[in-house]
Amino acid sequence: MAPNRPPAGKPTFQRKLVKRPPSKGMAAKIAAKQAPIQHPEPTVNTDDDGDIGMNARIAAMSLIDAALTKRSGFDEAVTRAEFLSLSEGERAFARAMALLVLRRLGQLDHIIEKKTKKLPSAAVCDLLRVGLVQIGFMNVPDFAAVSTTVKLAERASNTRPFKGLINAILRGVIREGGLPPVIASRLAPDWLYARWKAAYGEDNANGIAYMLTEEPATDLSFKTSEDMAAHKDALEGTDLGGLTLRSALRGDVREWSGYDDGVWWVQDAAAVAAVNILGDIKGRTAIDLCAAPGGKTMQMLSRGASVVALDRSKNRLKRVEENLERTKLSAEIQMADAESFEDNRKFDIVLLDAPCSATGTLRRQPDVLWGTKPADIAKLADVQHRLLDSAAKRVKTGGDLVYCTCSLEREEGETQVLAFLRRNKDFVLNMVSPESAAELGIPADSVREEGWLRLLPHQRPGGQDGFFIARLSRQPGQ
Ligand SMILES: C[S@@+](CC[C@H](N)C(=O)[O-])C[C@H]1O[C@@H](n2cnc3c(N)ncnc32)[C@H](O)[C@@H]1O
Repeated sequence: MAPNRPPAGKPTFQRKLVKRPPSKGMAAKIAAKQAPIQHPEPTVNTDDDGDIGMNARIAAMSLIDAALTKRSGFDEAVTRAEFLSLSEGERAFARAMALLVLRRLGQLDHIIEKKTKKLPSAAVCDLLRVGLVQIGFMNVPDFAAVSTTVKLAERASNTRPFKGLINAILRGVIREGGLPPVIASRLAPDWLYARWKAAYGEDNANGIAYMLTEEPATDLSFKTSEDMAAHKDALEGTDLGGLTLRSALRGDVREWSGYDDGVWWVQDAAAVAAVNILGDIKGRTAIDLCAAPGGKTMQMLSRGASVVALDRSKNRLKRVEENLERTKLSAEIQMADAESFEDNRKFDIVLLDAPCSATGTLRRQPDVLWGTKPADIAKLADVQHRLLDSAAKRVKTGGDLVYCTCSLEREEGETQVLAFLRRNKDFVLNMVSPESAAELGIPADSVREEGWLRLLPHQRPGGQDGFFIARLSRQPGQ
């Protein structure tokens, strides 16, 4: 096989435009997982006579390390000077390779474990992971996957003694016809998979775990149905109900039809339900207590509510301002801590999209699963408890408190709401009926008999973010 050489000149990285086939049940899904993902295209040097592909691979390994070391480690690592000094093509390649490894980490480590009996050092594991991911899921010739990995092993004293082992393992996998079939329970960290199984049963835990391997499509929220109809074809969109369109396009959203005109913003199909379940909100007053980057604020504004958009992060509030400017919407912006914000106003709608473990975003942020530790969930649950009590004080009699998190963990969803209702007797759960959910395009499985929404990532064909959403209403006369 000839190496995948880039054209002469500056190496580039290009994503293919891929249209996602419709999901046809779990069996087809499992089979599909074995197919190589048509991304990333390694147009950065993949042969072994240059340093460009090497630099990108080394960078990929440090991104993987950062992601495994702590929460947000991946996001921090991509802003480091060392990473930013790489060429655009190298950065794109490294990022894509690292994300692919993180999507498949459980599967890759399972193979490494079986081949070595005991997981080798982190440095050797990282090399094997990038070697295996190229063999299984990237359009890199097998020989280049092996030779570049062995060459990388030669570079450092702590991996040099293992280059024979690395060579043997990678060649062994190639001889056996590639990576063995994926096992759902091995895809996610053991402790998280065990929690999902306990909370939602084995089938759902498997369904969630498989979503890790899916690269998500981009969902767009529109200001109006007219705008949505006008841009649907250019965006290669599928109507998901309400004002949400799923685009089959890939690449930079700023280049897509309607972006400059500000008629849509990126917002996952599950996230929109937090505002949609409120029905007609025209003329109501609202405060969005954790507003940035502003998806739900823009939704409420475009439906005719007046909104205070509050967030404690200055940088993230800048994104709210940019988004509002682009979409030509306007809100009162407040930089403050939602818990201690001194403001006596009461609102018809208080939206608390609380900081959380974000395990529901596993499709777009596979690093989050590996960087999160059990103690993080307990810590975040404590914050959510305090934010909920503070949010309750801002709700008018007869008004609504919407509590949501993009977490799959019950402590950040169901448990919070049950405890809140015990502490706050003047609030009741305003149930989402299966009929109204169907009208809003919310998958039937995501509507729980308790009256809240527990949206699991695999419950929508093509996936959705995992979310918990509850509408709590303050009763009149209390
Ligand atoms: C899940 S994001 C919100 C997403 C947003 N609602 C949307 O739909 O685009 C959580 C936000 O909460 C903010 N945050 C975290 N703790 C906060 C606090 N104590 N007070 C105010 N904002 C906070 C973070 O800065 C972050 O922007």
